[in-house]
Amino acid sequence: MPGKQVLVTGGAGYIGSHTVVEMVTAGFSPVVLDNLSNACPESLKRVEAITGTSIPFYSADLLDKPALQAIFDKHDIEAVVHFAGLKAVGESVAKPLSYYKVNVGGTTNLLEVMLEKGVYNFVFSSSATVYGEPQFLPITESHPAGACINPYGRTKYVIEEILKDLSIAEKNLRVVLLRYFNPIGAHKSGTIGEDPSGIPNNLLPYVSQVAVGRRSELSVYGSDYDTVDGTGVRDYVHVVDLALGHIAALKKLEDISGCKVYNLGTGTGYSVLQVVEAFEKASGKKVPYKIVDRRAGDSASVYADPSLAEKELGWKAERGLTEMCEDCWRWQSQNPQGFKKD
Ligand SMILES: NC(=O)c1ccc[n+]([C@@H]2O[C@H](COP(=O)([O-])OP(=O)(O)OC[C@H]3O[C@@H](n4cnc5c(N)ncnc54)[C@H](O)[C@@H]3O)[C@@H](O)[C@H]2O)c1
Ligand SMILES: CC(=O)N[C@H]1[C@@H](OP(=O)(O)OP(=O)(O)OC[C@H]2O[C@@H](n3ccc(=O)[nH]c3=O)[C@H](O)[C@@H]2O)O[C@H](CO)[C@H](O)[C@@H]1O
Repeated sequence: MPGKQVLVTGGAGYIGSHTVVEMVTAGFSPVVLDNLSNACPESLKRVEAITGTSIPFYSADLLDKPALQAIFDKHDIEAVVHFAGLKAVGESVAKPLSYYKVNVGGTTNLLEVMLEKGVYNFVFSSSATVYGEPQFLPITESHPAGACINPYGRTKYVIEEILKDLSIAEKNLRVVLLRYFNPIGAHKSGTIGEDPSGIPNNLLPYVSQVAVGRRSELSVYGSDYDTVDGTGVRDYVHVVDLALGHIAALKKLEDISGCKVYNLGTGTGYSVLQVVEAFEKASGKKVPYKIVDRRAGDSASVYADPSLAEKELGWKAERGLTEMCEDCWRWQSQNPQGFKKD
């Protein structure tokens, strides 16, 4: 579908902005919708600088149906890549209604408008969080899903189920659900990257903020897991590889029917201390840390079997942990305060 217009919801955010870059490179014409609740307009300016292309942007909310309808009326949208939503696990426990309203309600609004306007191609940002506590490793797409341990995870699972039901009811609808493992890293230019507001929840943003001097030390959540060194193991995947997974999914939409599910990960797990060591090497900075109690809800090890994506999408993560850390550091060191205050 190259050349065709693709609506990218949440396209100003971390994964969305990287995907917009790769979409332009692949010949698609992205149209971005984002309410900027967790992003800056600066990220899209930088995407425009990287790509040398002007990106149509709508500052609009998923819950604002007339605004969605106006975008579909203005553009000949062929497919939707749906990133927009709330993603902070702790906040989802404190404010579950906001999470159900924005993530689930926002998605049903978007789907209603798509169907009304005759748009039938959909790629959705799901998460390995839908698998809950792993029952076996590596995790394949047939691993049981739904035993989520927080409202954020449940919203992802509920949306997946809605999409499966809808793709049965609407024979024209084609859906690819992408279950991301742990996206990290940044674009090679160092001009776009992850810019969390407040104290980062996730490992890499925290590590890089320690390395750049914004925080004094990392808390390592537990060192008594049954892993290589006792710290938690995850499947970190470069955000540019992840972005390329969306290009593969968009192309796949042309020859599927119904709803397909793919893991996007590397298949390799690294421990917290292995990540810290790799980051220190990549940045040349020390990352002081202290071991603290386990974080509630964390699993010892989570990593993907990504072979289905390779077989059916022709997608495979190419970038290793060293490159992920180097790219993350380039972004963080060039933009110590993220997008806002340079
Ligand atoms: N980053 C991860 O570790 C990870 C892992 C698995 C899945 N995901 C999912 O991938 C998607 C993108 O994640 P990200 O890391 O880029 O997050 P992000 O917060 O950087 O991007 C989400 C974007 O959606 C926008 N948004 C939020 N609510 C909106 C609304 N009501 N209307 C319009 N725009 C809205 C935000 O402003 C933001 O730019 C999310 O759906 C997230 O749940 C992320
Ligand atoms: C509880 C939680 O937020 N879960 C989310 C988080 O899972 P994950 O726990 O997979 O990602 P993460 O980046 O929060 O943690 C990765 C690993 O680092 C450890 N760690 C993390 C931060 C820190 O300051 N110190 C530390 O030791 C953590 O215990 C784990 O072993 O991200 C995923 C996406 O990537 C999903 O969105 C999950 O829902």
